[in-house]
Amino acid sequence: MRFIITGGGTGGHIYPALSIAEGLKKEFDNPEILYIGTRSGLEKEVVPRAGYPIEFIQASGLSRKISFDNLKTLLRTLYGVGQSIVIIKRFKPDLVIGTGGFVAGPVMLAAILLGKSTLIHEQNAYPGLTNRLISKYVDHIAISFEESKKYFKGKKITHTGNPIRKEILTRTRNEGYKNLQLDRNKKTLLVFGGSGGAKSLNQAMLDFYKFIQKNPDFQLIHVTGKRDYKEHLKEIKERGIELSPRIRIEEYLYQIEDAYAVADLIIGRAGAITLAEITARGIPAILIPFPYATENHQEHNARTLEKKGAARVILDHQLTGDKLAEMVNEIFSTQGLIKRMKEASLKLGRPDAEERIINIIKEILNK
Ligand SMILES: CC(=O)N[C@H]1[C@@H](OP(=O)(O)OP(=O)(O)OC[C@H]2O[C@@H](n3ccc(=O)[nH]c3=O)[C@H](O)[C@@H]2O)O[C@H](CO)[C@@H](O)[C@@H]1O
Repeated sequence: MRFIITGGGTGGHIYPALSIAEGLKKEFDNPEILYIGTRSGLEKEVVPRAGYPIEFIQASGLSRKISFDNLKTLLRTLYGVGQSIVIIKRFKPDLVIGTGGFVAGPVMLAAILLGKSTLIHEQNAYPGLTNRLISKYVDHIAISFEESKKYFKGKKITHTGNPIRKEILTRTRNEGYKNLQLDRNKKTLLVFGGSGGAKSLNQAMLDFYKFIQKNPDFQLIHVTGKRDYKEHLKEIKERGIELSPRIRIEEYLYQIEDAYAVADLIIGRAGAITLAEITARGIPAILIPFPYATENHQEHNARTLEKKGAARVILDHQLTGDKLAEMVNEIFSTQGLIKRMKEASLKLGRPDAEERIINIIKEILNK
């Protein structure tokens, strides 16, 4: 069987695509899988590292206002459709799978024009623009929240949940400590702002480090994101912040499964895939939703966990290092709270999403 997979820009679109690719490898004998992305997206690095061949096309996102840039985007998209047609005709896939992000638009359009079987996966309660635009013409839509059904009227829609990379589910605490060389007798905090990092979270961390310095039974992994890493290190230096070996600052974690395996608490944004991963492993969290996500969907995501007692929420404009320190302190010092949050988080997890998506794929291919 031959599959083309596309989806990108940010990790929230790429990682579900890679989980589906893993599922295909388990289900089919030596499937041929080709990824299509853009050179400007994170997929350029992440996909080859995961061992899949990738080809690049031209694509870029529409801005919300009418502008000359949008005309350029339109022309680039048309060019991208042409490039995708050439790739699809050459590769001859049995199925084309899209997980959203602007690169998925031209590829899926080309697949539809060539009469190929198509499947899209939507990660959020409020669907992204690409998936909304092409949903009318694809064979099947896999969704992760019941609420998103209403945006995809009259289609074959299945609620599957968000698929998660298998390493995230299977990495053991022992392996995590060993791979990261961390102290197994300390409480570990993992801080990251989605796949791109979060500026406001990084700023708050500059004040939060002192909490770790004062509390020797804690250790911290803080992932700044690639965009802010250098600037963040510069700011630490300028402010004269003394870092201890219990504070590890990273640009990006390609093996985030190690950090998940040892994390006692996560502090981060509330992107859909991050939350699917956190709940699949049952890790308590403090969530700071990105306030500018379409339809404020990150707050919606975060509140779902908060309502069930799996997470606490701090709104971005209320975020400070002191507020975080206060909350972390409360979570760890309240008798039994961490355990209750863990259990609540695990109950929300849906580790079988990948399997559900593979079942849809088998159904489409058997038609
Ligand atoms: C700002 C914005 O609009 N963000 C959107 C974007 O978020 P974003 O791209 O941040 O995606 P998510 O939070 O859903 O997922 C982040 C992914 O990156 C991985 N990761 C992150 C850091 C790291 O160092 N290593 C690593 O592997 C995580 O394990 C996870 O798999 O897509 C999500 C899914 O469509 C949406 O819900 C988010 O609202």
